[in-house]
Amino acid sequence: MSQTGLLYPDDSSIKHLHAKLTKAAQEINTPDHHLRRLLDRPGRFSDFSLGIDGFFMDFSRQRLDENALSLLHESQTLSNALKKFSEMTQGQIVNPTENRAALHTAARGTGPSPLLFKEMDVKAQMQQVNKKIEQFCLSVHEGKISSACGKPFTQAVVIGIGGSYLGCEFVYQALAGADRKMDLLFLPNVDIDNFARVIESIDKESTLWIVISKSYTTTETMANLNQVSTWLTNQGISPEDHMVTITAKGSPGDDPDTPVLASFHMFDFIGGRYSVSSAVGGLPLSLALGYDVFKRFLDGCRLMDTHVLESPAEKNIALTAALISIWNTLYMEYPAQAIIPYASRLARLSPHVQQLYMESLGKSVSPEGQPLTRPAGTIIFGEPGTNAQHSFFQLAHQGNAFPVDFIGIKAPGYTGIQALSKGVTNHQELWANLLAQAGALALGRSSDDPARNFDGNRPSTIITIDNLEPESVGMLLSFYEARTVLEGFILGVNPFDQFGVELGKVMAGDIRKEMAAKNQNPSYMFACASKTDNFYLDLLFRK
Ligand SMILES: O=P(O)(O)OC[C@H]1O[C@H](O)[C@H](O)[C@@H](O)[C@@H]1O
Repeated sequence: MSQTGLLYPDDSSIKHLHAKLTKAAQEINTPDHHLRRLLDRPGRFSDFSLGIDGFFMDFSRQRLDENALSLLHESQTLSNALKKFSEMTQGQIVNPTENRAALHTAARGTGPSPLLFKEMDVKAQMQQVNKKIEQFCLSVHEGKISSACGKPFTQAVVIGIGGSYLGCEFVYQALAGADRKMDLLFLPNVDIDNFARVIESIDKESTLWIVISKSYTTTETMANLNQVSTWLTNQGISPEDHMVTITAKGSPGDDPDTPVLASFHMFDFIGGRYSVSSAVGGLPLSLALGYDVFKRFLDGCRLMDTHVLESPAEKNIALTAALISIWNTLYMEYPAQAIIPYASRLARLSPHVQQLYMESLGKSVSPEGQPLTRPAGTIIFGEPGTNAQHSFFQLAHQGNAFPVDFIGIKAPGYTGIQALSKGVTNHQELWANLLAQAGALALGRSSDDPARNFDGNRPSTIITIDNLEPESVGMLLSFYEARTVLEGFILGVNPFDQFGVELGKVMAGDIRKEMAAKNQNPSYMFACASKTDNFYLDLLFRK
């Protein structure tokens, strides 16, 4: 596989392209290219929007012209990003630092059949896991598998963090309109108050605990597992009668001698942040909403995967979004990107994409370890509209500018009575605001009063999906996954490793040892390498 990317220092064609893109950005920064002018150009909307059934992306308000866009497409050609994406779906090693494939797409049936990897038929294995999930959930819903206290399971709590939690929480909230078979709660944080809030909200006798950890070594998850087990035992409930696990084959949790109600496998070729379409999302979502709903979500993911795989570059929605992201970060030098869904059910989309994007692309070296010309990635943040407008949009309009993805839903989930306020329904009001925000950011408005002046020229994209049905949510999830991966390939970073999270874990281990020594011997004097750490430990332990 060719190894080159926009942030590679020593490739002459890339250097040449980089110079042309820099020049294109200088041109876009001239008054002639204010968004007011760009939006007035004939054909702007049709030339700068793309759609497939159920998914539409309007990037006419991005600060791009045809020249910049076609140069950006050259970066895709030079890096072979679409080819690499296709190779990824076929099981090639696209994560060289860990010598792994990245086959999250196979979890929803994308890619060739059979899909052989290390002599294993990946899709067949995943189908087996899904079959097991389907049967287990059916047995729970029918009461054939019930709690040790003789009650049906009516609630489930996910114990997991990062990729073993965020995607699942996003999809669960997004699909909140589906008939609920069980309630789902989440225990990601090692903060004991997270545990306290969970146990206040559950009936312990009818609660199933789902431990999700690929490594089964993540400290927070193991501490929470220990906390929950101790609490259950204290309440006279055997933890193993109320627990299931989702973990990688061969992990410390994949131990037949440690009894649990059931265990399900995730695979080492699916990274945590890409794992919601595997058992990681499959089991909790199927328990909560039914396996059929999860399957429809997978269908939506596959629709978008297929679009990315089969569309020509110029029509490719995820690729175009990746190119725009690169443009805004590297050439327009915006410090962050916001994701603002005008749908409260999509409230957890930004935190999910935050991990997906920042953990995948926050890198300083190429997959071969060469330093990049500059660190990759940007900051992703967001809140649902209109809430966001009433909190941080002041900065968006008059402060340090950042590009925004506005997400609009054609039909809301709620279909009951809809009152009219100022002549419109709440959903219409939501849309009025979405459109107004995108317009105001782009066009601005001049005023003689400098405090009331809006320069405009602030970029945004509008993405629309038809509804909040499982297929639409699947498409949205897979769109952001593909956008992230393609951006990584074009930049020339490995979007599948995350060594940057390790150092803090190691240092926490050293501090933990000091605390444990003090717990064992109250007269122990802290001996951290850092005086500051000693100060805080004294503070924490002082009576
Ligand atoms: O599933 P686990 O092994 O418990 O990992 C949970 C999470 O922890 C890490 O520190 C990583 O940064 C994440 O990528 C991962 O999803």
